[in-house]
Amino acid sequence: MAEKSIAVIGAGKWGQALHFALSQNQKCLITSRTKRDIKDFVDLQTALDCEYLVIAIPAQEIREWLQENFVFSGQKILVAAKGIEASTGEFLNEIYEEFVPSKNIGFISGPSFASEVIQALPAGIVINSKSKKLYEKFAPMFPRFLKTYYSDDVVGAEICGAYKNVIAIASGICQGLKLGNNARASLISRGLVEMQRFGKEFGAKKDSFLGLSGAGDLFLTASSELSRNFRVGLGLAGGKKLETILEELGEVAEGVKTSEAIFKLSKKYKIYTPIAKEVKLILDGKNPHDSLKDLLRS
Ligand SMILES: NC(=O)c1ccc[n+]([C@@H]2O[C@H](COP(=O)([O-])OP(=O)(O)OC[C@H]3O[C@@H](n4cnc5c(N)ncnc54)[C@H](O)[C@@H]3O)[C@@H](O)[C@H]2O)c1
Ligand SMILES: O=P(O)(O)OC[C@H](O)CO
Repeated sequence: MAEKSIAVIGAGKWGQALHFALSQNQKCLITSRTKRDIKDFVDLQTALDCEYLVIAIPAQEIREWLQENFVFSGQKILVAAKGIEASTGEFLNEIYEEFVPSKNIGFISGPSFASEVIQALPAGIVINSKSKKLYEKFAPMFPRFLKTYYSDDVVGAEICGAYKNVIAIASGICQGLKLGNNARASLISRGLVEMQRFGKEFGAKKDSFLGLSGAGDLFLTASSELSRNFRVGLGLAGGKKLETILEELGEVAEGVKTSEAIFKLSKKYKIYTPIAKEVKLILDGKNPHDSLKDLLRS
């Protein structure tokens, strides 16, 4: 293993932005399943041989990727994805724990549009890990324009990052239906309460929902057309088919599959999650106006 070397795995929007950020203080490699003509691009094995890895592969694809490509040999890893696996309802930390010991892994959360990070605009992010030592190793690798905070609330951060994508879809629908600013503020704040209620069931800490990982990322994503999830909502409100919306987007919108996972988990553990439920039903074809009536009634 090449000591102190770092690589980003996954060269989508977020992988490329993180590669840019991590290249400010040291050399950083990047790899992807298809060869890309970008600086520092290497083959997968060269990346896997690095001591530090940042994995930016979407939540629905990561289990298969790990099974096919990953052998743990002491690497220290940051997970950059935000989502819950729809087929199983498992959180990313549960998927990764089969492959990596918890002291070697952390999860990035907080408000961070790739398109702004890649312009070196300032933001605060959280590195969530059971190991503070891991945080201390990664933190100096980030550039000054990204202020890093530490939290040990891995499950809380994960739920914040995944759930806010679903509320962002709802908020995009709200905007697309022209329901007004009052409605959107009501939706986002009730969304935050709902996320926290859901998180409590899995041992998440309340503070995570009030900080960068929760409120910070939710307010960002649920109020900007820079968000892919928000744009999915706009498309749904405009009567477009989900297939068409995703095709036009051409990038991942994790909230789509995460809404299925939340729906399943809420049923299993009897958690009251009305907004996520309506998002799932709209994605399945329910008329958003009927969802609005049902939300106002429930
Ligand atoms: N874009 C952002 O602003 C942002 C910010 C924070 C977190 N995230 C999260 O980061 C993750 C990735 O988002 P993105 O913006 O890079 O999406 P993207 O659609 O731009 O890129 C996804 C990348 O994943 C790769 N990929 C997909 N399936 C794969 C597989 N089976 N094996 C290997 N690679 C595969 C694709 O080749 C692509 O490079 C998502 O979970 C997203 O929620 C994104
Ligand atoms: O574009 P979105 O909706 O995937 O959101 C990107 C990030 O998660 C914002 O922090």
